[in-house]
Amino acid sequence: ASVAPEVGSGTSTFGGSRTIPTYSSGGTYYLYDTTRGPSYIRTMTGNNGTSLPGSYITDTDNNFTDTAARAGVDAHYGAVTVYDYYQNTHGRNSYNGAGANITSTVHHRVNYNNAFWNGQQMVYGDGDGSQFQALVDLDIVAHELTHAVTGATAGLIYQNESGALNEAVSDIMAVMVDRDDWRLGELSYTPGVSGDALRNLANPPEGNQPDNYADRYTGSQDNGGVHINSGIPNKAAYLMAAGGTFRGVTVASIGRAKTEKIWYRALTQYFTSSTNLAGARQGTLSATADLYGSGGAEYAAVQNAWAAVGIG
Ligand SMILES: Cc1cccc(C(=O)O)c1OC(=O)C1CC1
Ligand SMILES: [Ca+2]
Ligand SMILES: [Zn+2]
Repeated sequence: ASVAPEVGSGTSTFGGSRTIPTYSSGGTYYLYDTTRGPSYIRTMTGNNGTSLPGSYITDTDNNFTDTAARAGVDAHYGAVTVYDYYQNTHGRNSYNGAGANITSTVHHRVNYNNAFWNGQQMVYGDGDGSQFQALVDLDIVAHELTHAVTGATAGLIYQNESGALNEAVSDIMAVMVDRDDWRLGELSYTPGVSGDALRNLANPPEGNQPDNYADRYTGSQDNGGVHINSGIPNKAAYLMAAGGTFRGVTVASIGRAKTEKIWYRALTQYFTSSTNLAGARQGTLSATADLYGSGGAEYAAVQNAWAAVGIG
């Protein structure tokens, strides 16, 4: 058929190749998936301008190796991987739970050290080549799409403590998708430096973030420290999953699978637009009680994790 869903491949920004869902029409291949819940999951290029969504990324042989296509290959791979994570792990069909289409645009602006969900789509810069290379690392894609999930559910206001919780939810889901570590954005961040990351949930101070409530930022920068104070709930989530003794409190590990279920249920059933960090403790405890009871190891671990970071 000259019009059909295909399985394609492409070269990653970070080396190696990715298998990606594509679409062919009249011998041209597109970064366009029609095989999942949404009508389409598509990845576009902004051609280093500012217009959105930009234009389709195409190829002539379904192997997207052009240098200009590589960020698109990673953003597209990330979008379908994150879609599958939410569908398979949490039973959620796209960010709105009702199969909303997903659009991503790469090559936004020039030397742009940023990635964001603009309320309608995901947008990725190429980085300036020093602080970042293309911000299309899988955990960055998962972080951005989770902002869409949060926007369609709790709607956590993006400032002060509710904003820090918004950021933490995106970081926590991101490291559950990119499950091999607790670091965030390591492939895109400082291409000239190995071993570092934008943030580290296991050790937030590595990313200049606090890991306890007493050390929280109370100034007005960064919308009241949304990317700073996220280190506090991030550390709590890490302790729930991995366990450990922190600031004199011992937390028994409950593992990643239970931790992601607790945070997803808290986000979708208990958090509201104004939930602060004390409310995050309460919401994750309520979610834990729903899922595993209030007398078991899971509930104790969640209580202890929040106590370890100085909340509750
Ligand atoms: C790089 C960047 C700048 C500003 C906002 C965000 C934002 O989306 O909050 C951002 O992306 C991230 O934090 C993702 C995790 C790397
Ligand atoms: Ca990672
Ligand atoms: Zn964010």
